Amino acid sequence: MAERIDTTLILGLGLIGGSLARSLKARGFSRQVIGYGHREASLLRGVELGVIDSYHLDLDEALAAADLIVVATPTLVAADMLKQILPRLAELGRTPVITDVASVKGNLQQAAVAAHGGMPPNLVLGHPIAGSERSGVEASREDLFVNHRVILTPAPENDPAAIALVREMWELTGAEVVDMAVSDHDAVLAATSHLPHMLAYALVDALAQSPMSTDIFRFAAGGFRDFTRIASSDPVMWRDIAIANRDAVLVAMDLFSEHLAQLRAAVATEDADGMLHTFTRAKAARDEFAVMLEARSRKS
Ligand SMILES: NC(=O)C1=CN([C@@H]2O[C@H](COP(=O)(O)OP(=O)(O)OC[C@H]3O[C@@H](n4cnc5c(N)ncnc54)[C@H](O)[C@@H]3O)[C@@H](O)[C@H]2O)C=CC1
Ligand SMILES: O=C(O)C(=O)Cc1ccc(O)cc1
Repeated sequence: MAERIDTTLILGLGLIGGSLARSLKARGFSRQVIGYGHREASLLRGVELGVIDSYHLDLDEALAAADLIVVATPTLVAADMLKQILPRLAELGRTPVITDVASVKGNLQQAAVAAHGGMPPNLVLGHPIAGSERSGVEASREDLFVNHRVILTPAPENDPAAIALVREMWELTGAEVVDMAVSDHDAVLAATSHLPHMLAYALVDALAQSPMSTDIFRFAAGGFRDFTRIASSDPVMWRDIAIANRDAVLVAMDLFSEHLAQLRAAVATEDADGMLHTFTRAKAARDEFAVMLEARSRKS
């Protein structure tokens, strides 16, 4: 297949940037995939592992070479990155397509509007709903996005050709691309992704502080392991997400707190019917979700 573009630039070569680079290289999306980052060791490792073809430590050199830029740093760094690169590209007289992978979209939209005076036509924000509790280029995988969803939040100002390029890039990785409004994205992800991470961190931290923590962890069963896997995720990444999506995360945490308080009251008053009602309704919803997951994994 002919390459779609000449050069893809990944800014931030970690789990997601590295996985995207691997996938695009394997599928011949561009002639070359290059990296830029603040830690030369990760970029060198990326070249050694065949994740990228080469890298730049100078941002202007990297920007001058790119036809497509993918910002793949932690969420708050990504907002700073957009504020840096939009004026620098304007100075260089270049308009490559720009996209990102960050877990929150509202702060990036705001950063872009602040830097450019409106949404730049060549910037299409995106978010792959795929990943893990691991970080870094060593954890990157070529098949990470296969049969996973990628949400794009196109803006009315976007150039249709920019949207098409970003969509094609993700489809080539094996992902299913869906469009969403920025505010819907941030509310939905606050509920399904950001809240569970807050709960997992809070649960593990609460138990780790307990005087019985050694026994608690020694005798923990599979349920504890399943519930808490994501508490091994990168603390910087999740601090950034909680700050960037503060309002929606608070809404989700408050909703959960109300439900937990209701359940607490049912336990305290031995309200057997109340507990059974909650558990039965939750089990039905979880079982339905499991069927959806099963159908998706059969596609792969
Ligand atoms: N880990 C996951 O499962 C998922 C993460 N995301 C989002 O993707 C983005 C990247 O996450 P991961 O790949 O997991 O993180 P990571 O920690 O594996 O990679 C981040 C990369 O950004 C680089 N970086 C950090 N600060 C930088 C700076 N100031 N300048 C240049 N490079 C810098 C790091 O050196 C690293 O290579 C985050 O915004 C995250 O919210 C999205 C979907 C899933
Ligand atoms: O490890 C897991 O199960 C995840 O939930 C990974 C993940 C983390 C952040 C995202 O924005 C999307 C997916």
